[in-house]
Amino acid sequence: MHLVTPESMREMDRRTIEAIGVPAEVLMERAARGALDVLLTHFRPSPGARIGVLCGMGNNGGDGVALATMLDHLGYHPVLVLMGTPERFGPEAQRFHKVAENLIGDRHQLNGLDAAGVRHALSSLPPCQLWCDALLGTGLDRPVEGRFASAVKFLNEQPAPVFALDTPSGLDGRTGQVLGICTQAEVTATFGFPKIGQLLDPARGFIGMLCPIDIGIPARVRDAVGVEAFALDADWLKGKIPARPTHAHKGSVGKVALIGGRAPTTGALTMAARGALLGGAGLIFPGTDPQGALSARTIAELMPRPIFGDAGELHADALSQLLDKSDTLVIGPGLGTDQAARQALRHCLTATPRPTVIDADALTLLAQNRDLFQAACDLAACVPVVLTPHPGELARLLDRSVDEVLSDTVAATRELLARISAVIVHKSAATVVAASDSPLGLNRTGNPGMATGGMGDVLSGLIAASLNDHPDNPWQAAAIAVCVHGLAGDAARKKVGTRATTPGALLDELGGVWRRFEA
Ligand SMILES: NC(=O)C1=CN([C@@H]2O[C@H](COP(=O)(O)OP(=O)(O)OC[C@H]3O[C@@H](n4cnc5c(N)ncnc54)[C@H](O)[C@@H]3O)[C@@H](O)[C@H]2O)[C@H](O)CC1
Ligand SMILES: [K+]
Repeated sequence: MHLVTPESMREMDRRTIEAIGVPAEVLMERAARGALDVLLTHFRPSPGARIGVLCGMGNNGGDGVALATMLDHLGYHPVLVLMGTPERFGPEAQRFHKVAENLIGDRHQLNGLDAAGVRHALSSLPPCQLWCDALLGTGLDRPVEGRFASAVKFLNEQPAPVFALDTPSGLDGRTGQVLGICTQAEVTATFGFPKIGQLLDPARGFIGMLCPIDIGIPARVRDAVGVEAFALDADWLKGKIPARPTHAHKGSVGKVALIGGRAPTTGALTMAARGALLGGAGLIFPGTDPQGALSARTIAELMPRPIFGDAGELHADALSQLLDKSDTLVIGPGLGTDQAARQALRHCLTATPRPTVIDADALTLLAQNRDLFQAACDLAACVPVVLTPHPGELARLLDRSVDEVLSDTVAATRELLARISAVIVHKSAATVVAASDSPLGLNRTGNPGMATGGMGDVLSGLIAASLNDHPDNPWQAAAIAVCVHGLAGDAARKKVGTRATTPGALLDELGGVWRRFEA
């Protein structure tokens, strides 16, 4: 699924009309017809049902007017409400409104009314079985206040469900933030391509089911304007898991070293190592302290090496030997942030370069130590490096507040990308995967059951294994791992429920996910 910013969508719309010659009202009609199909399939209104259509005065409102005429044609009872006078519509919307004037008796105009007046007028209407929100679309350019806020509140207070045209009114399609107030939709029919923000939070909570409508934007227009992102989901994953060569052996499919797991957070590294193991790596060497090694030994396939002593000190020679054995490195889960941890990270970043996943405590150390961050930048200049921050870690790396990071997750991810030429996996309920030479990946797999400690550790191991499978495309390696991780989480939730979706339950489902997608 291609994803775009509202600006790009508007540009594609403009070029389709001006350069290709598709009349604007044809696009509007396709949008409305697509929305009609979604409405009928999803809501199954009863014959003759009253269906409210609340329209702003831009083209989103025009889509609403066109939809109302189609509902009338099918024998339903549209209740068409305009926020202003039809003269304020653009030419296409005016044309559909002329038709509506001749067909639809139940028409209302709220021009000249303040917020209280809008509320009173809407509350006086007899109840509808369904409300269509055609107030504001991609033209949203300021917070929703006053009379529009009143209209949004009215929709949100109705017992009837809300069907959003293009987007719930009030959502910023670029960032996914609510500007002022926003309608709570059960279903959203989005026109052209889904907007990036629609896959992010908090937008996802307002959109309900997202149904993209093909309005006939030609591929050449799409490619000339450019899509900014892809949704990472089962469709995207198809065909991307390569077959393993018949002559594969344990030394040829990835030797992964993992550094961390020091007492008392020994389990973190074992989780990461299990991720690497079930991600398909051939040999797995956790480098840890004596207690961490005990934890790792609970999994027979792992080969832990003590690289820290009983007093927590780093044994640099042991670390060097471990690195020499490995193709790929994960550093951070359960590493700690003390002096020995710093030494270990510096050692790893300045040793012979190998693809490296930097996670958890190692990210905190990068944020605290300018020289270590510089070493990571130098490493990233010669081999694939993947950074996997959650919003708190990203905030530390950018020296910003977590709220600032959350207010525009994509921009924050890109800000880090401008400082280090790595793959950034910004982990959240809607994980963003970014690299400077690739589009964004926005993950659509996974579920709230995955809000459990250890999930991120499993992911870092999976990414390391995936880097061995896709050595020339680290963005794709990381995106595949993120997508597979979420699919396994979804399979786990199906089996054990949301609350029991532990990292262990997720790991148990990885096999099923690979079986579905492996070539
Ligand atoms: N994607 C496509 O190719 C197509 C999209 N269509 C629909 O058109 C809208 C975008 O239309 P546009 O006229 O540009 O914008 P809006 O309808 O969203 O609204 C513009 C209108 O609203 C005012 N406004 C902006 N913010 C606010 C606010 N917070 N409060 C009040 N008023 C606000 C602004 O000043 C303008 O006057 C797109 O979403 C699709 O639904 C086409 O129909 C088909 C092709
Ligand atoms: K809308």
